[in-house]
Amino acid sequence: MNKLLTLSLKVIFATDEWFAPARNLLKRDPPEFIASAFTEYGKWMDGWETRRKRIAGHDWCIIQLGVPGIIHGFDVDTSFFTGNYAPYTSIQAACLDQMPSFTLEGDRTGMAASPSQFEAVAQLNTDSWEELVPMIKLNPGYSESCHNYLNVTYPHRVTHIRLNIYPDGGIARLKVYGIGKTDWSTVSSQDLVDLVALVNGGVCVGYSDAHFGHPRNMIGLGRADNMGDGWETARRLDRPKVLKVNEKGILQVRGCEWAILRLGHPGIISKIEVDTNHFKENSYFNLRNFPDSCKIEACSLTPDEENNFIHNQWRSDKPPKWRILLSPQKLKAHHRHLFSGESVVQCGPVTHVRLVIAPDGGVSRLRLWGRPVSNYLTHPQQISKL
Ligand SMILES: NC(=O)NC(NC(N)=O)C(=O)[O-]
Repeated sequence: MNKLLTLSLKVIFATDEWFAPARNLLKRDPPEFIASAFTEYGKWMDGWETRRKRIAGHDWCIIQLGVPGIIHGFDVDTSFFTGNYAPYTSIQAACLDQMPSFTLEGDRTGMAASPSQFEAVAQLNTDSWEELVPMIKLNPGYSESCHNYLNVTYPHRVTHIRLNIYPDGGIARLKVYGIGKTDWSTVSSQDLVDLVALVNGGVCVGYSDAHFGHPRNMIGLGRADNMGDGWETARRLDRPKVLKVNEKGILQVRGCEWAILRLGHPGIISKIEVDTNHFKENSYFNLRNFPDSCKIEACSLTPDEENNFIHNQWRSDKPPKWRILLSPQKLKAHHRHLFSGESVVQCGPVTHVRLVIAPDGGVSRLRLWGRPVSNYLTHPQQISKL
């Protein structure tokens, strides 16, 4: 499942950020504890932590999702909050057409929301907040109990969530799991769209190796921030001791790594981008962190077929009928490779692609531009769009 949270989410309001600001909830790095770190307000904590409440009410914050979509679950991570963790939480969600015009900026340690900020946040249409998670008890942030995983069944598009803690306390990270959702009725069948983008509902449904970075990162927003924001495999142990290349300069190896992605909408792909941004080389030592070559295959699968393949980890006797979309291409370090025209084989409408890299290494982004095709194979998440 894709993480919506990791994509430039914003905290737009928090009732109190005295000990530690709510924006820490969104950090990509795992939480830390530094025993000797203190701020002028108390113990430095890597999360959101409010004051001990001595008045009625509870603390809450509003978070804007970077990618609007359908939420499948949360991880409320209380790591390192032990005597000061939030004992209860509930989570609400809304699809706000009008984005709020205010955001809390800067370091807000030692701050509480001002009356004017409370007034501004009250303008958000509170009728549209639906309860996704009723008030539940949280576990404290000891390593064996810190992840509070919560499943959600809510089939509507969400743009904002409201995280409530009762009555106060701290949470280290909040992860929101789900699938991006676009309103396909607004997209013309003549428009070229990135059919695999997370924001358009693309999902990684299988892979051979995700040692350093998950392949779902490849369909994230914008260009990758760093190597950690891409797909990176471990070095294959069957790397040949003596290297041979073919006439196109492509390394001749048997081993490869692969990632399978379901498009957000079935479509005809005509333009491809494979970005090896941040995966570099040192030609003096002949060290390379990007794959030597890549190819892309495509196929059409029904939801049942996809489920069976996922169940068998794509290792069935009868594999999908993959067709070549992009023949093997030599790749360069830290480079945006664009393929269009005759380089992209016309496969007709497809629902899934498989990126194969040889022998191993990293790719930061994969973009597949094409025209959406309606009335074709649909997946449950896509039915309402067609
Ligand atoms: N040692 C603490 O963590 N004290 C307090 N919290 C911070 N961050 O200082 C608290 O109990 O709420």
